Amino acid sequence: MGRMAARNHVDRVLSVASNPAAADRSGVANSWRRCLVDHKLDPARLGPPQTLTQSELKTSAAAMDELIRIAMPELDMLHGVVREAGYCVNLADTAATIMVSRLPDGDAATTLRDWKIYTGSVFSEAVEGTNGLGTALAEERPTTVQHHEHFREQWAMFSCAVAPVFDEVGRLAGAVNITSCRADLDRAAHQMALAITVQAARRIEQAIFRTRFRNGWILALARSGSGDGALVAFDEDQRLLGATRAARRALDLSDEAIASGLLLSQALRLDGARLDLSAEQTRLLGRGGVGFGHLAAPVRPASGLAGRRERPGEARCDADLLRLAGSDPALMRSVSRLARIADATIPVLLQGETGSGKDAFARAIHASAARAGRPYVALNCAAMPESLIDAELFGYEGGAFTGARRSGSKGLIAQADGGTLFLDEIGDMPPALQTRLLRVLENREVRPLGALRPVPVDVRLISATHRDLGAMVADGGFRADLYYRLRGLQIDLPPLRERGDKAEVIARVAAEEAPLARLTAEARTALMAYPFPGNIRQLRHVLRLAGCTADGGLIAPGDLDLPPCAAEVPAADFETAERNVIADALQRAGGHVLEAARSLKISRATLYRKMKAFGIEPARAH
Ligand SMILES: Nc1ncnc2c1ncn2[C@@H]1O[C@H](COP(=O)(O)OP(=O)(O)OP(=O)(O)O)[C@@H](O)[C@H]1O
Repeated sequence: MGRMAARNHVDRVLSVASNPAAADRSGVANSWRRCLVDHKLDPARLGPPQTLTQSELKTSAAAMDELIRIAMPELDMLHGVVREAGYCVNLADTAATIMVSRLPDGDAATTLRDWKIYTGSVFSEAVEGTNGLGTALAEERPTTVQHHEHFREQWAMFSCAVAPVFDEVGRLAGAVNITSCRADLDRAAHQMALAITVQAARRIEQAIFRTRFRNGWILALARSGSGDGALVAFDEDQRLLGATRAARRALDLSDEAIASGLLLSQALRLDGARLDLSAEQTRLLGRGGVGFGHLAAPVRPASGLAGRRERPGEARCDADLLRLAGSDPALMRSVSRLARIADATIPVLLQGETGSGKDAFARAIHASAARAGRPYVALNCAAMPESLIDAELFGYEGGAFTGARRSGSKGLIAQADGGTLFLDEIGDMPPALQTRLLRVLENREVRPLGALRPVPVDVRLISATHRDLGAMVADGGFRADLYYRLRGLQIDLPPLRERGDKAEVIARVAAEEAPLARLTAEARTALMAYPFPGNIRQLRHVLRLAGCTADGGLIAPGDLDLPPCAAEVPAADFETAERNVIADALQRAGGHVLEAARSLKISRATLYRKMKAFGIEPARAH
């Protein structure tokens, strides 16, 4: 942005923010005012966002460990949908610190990385001014902040769409963010991207709720007037145990009411005095526009489940590799080649889509080698800023840079000495570090930052990527010499949908994730037909949830949370997701176009245009 334009932006922010009348009218004006009056921020200030130190980041991540685990499949799916449109995907904690980062394809990734929109950066409104994450968390509602709506003019290149995530008691737990750096980003398209993000956040909330109340009955309220995600949990006596934020709103439930053990019949107008627990679907009357609800039975606490996926003992190591390969012919061949070189230090490159088992394979390779008793050290190159990867990997001497620990740091490569170093998402390794890594592999020694002498190391490197590294090499995005060094042996992990043993994998994962339930033939068919963009991770997640909600120990197709967008197309894409969001909004609005447009925050004309483009009939659906 030119200096004139920047000046204009700052003048406009100051004039709107200092005008209390303007602040009543729009969310952005309100936020600008908070930034100016409450946080005393300067819209002209330049500079990168604050980033947490490695140990601060670890503490923050530990605090939301379960949320990260539950959210991961949804984040991966959202990433699959929006990455081609140039959006990154993030999960942030309530302090607006990014905890999970998934970058898009192409140049956008570089821009986002340059601006530190990644794990460890802090985007709270009180520090960064009006921005998607900070403002959505401050206002606790889905928010878009586009271009010049940012408080600080330096962020004007970006557009964010953010949906807060609420936990099982309706408290703010974090937020899902997507950010694009496209200058020509269309406002309506961005609103649709917000709707897709909100859906992902809702699914995360439902998964949190179902996990926390897995021993209770769960009733999902449809047509609650507050969008989906309205769930209540109750016990055998039909007394309330909990309610999601959407359900609290729809039914006007307070913390006290829930804590007092309110009867379901007092919270909802049921057809009779008690809910018929034998029916899958139930009619509900009255309050909050609730029309009907879906019922899910409790999962009886399963004994002997804890730790069933613990690391296997050394005796079972080779069995582990064989189990992962299953009976897929190509994988079986790869494993037998691996077995022949298991004890060598030859590097292995694992290539495969997200959730296809790269991490699991890397661990199994380590465990099957003579190095099994030595350290296994892993680093995800995509989840970390360049400066941190550098210090983490290569280590540094005490006092090597401002903020460095006095005692220095050994670095992960040296920590893995004698063992295995696993570098995940190697395709995201910045070019300068590619060069340093190559030197380590060639010379078998590492020189920590600030150190005078290199230290000899003996590590086996296993690297993994979901990208086509060969194509990146051809485009100049990855060093050719490093690429050839990394792929002493390359193993391609097929996506689940292409595995020759898909049926067996489904049966095995079902036995592990839902040991007390059985798949109906229809559910099995639905799983076989589904393309699983999130691969085995998604399969695990779907079956774990289904195991929690299955009625009478039988998993029916209705228990499988298979997002419809992906079911009909081979790969999830933005257009399909957009079409689904529109169809969903229209259905929830009973076919009323104006109401649906309002809920999507786009104009009626835009909605009509999109309906026409997608071939959705404007007729009222009753
Ligand atoms: N062959 C397999 N059989 C059963 N479970 C598997 C298999 N491969 C992977 N899994 C499970 O699937 C989940 C995802 O695997 P993993 O984390 O290894 O995938 P990934 O390819 O490293 O994903 P990402 O690229 O997103 O990091 C894990 O829970 C893992 O245990």
